[in-house]
Amino acid sequence: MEANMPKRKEPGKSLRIKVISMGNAEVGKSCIIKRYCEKRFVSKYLATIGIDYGVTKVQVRDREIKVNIFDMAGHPFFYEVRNEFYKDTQGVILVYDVGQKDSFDALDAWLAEMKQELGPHGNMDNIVFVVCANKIDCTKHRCVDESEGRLWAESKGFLYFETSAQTGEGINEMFQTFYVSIVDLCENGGKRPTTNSSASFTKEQADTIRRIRNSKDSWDMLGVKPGASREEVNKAYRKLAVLLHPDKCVAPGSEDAFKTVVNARTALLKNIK
Ligand SMILES: Nc1nc2c(ncn2[C@@H]2O[C@H](COP(=O)(O)OP(=O)(O)OP(=O)(O)O)[C@@H](O)[C@H]2O)c(=O)[nH]1
Repeated sequence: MEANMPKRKEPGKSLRIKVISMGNAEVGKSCIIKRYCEKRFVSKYLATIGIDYGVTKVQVRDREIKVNIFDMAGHPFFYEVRNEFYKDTQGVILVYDVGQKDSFDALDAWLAEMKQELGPHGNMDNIVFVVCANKIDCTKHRCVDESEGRLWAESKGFLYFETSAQTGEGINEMFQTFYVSIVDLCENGGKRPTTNSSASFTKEQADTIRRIRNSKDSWDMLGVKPGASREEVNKAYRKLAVLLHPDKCVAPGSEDAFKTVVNARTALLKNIK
């Protein structure tokens, strides 16, 4: 049995699990937990100092689950305090603010910090991760759209939820699915159940969608050099069309990426003799 698995008990008996929150400062980690546990929202920002700890009980199917929640401070200053708490975790709530691109871009660094602290024998495959795209109520400031967040999460086999700690949207669904997945994982001997979505698109498709999204012009979108011939443009287009056609690709954002590629090809061919 893996090191960070809680002791397996008979089905129906109680289970004790540890979950942690991760993500940049001010993305709403504490508020998400408060919204779920205390059904309230605190609008004033009170930075978490190091770690906040709480215990709650939830029911999953016929099991009573005792959840130890460690809410970690996002500020880099608290790294030394945080690094003690990564071990023996069964679930991670990974949060970013949809209005702060930096907090989305930082998700990889959060995973890297956890990996480093777990050490060479640490295994992150037996931990359930849920990504919360938080503050969706702030629609005016949104700069990370759903397909971008979902693509990042699902290509790693993580759960993804759009949440607002302010309105409560998505919070209960997120926690329920999260706890069920952790119990499934514990009952499955520590193997993370594969989500349908993570199994249904490839890394190449996910990377291509991200590349197209970050392209600076039509040449770049098709992955050809500026000044490429009609033949080269058409060849690149055909390859991308096979990879991203909505009938074949269900990765989040594939439909938009496909349309972008069609438009890029049309624009380029207009100007190539
Ligand atoms: N509009 C809106 N504001 C939110 C939401 N969630 C949190 N906030 C606000 O964002 C600020 C930061 O929230 P916290 O929950 O303290 O953030 P945190 O990620 O725990 O921050 P650290 O403890 O510093 O790591 C507070 O002013 C909250 O009121 C949300 O869903 N919508």
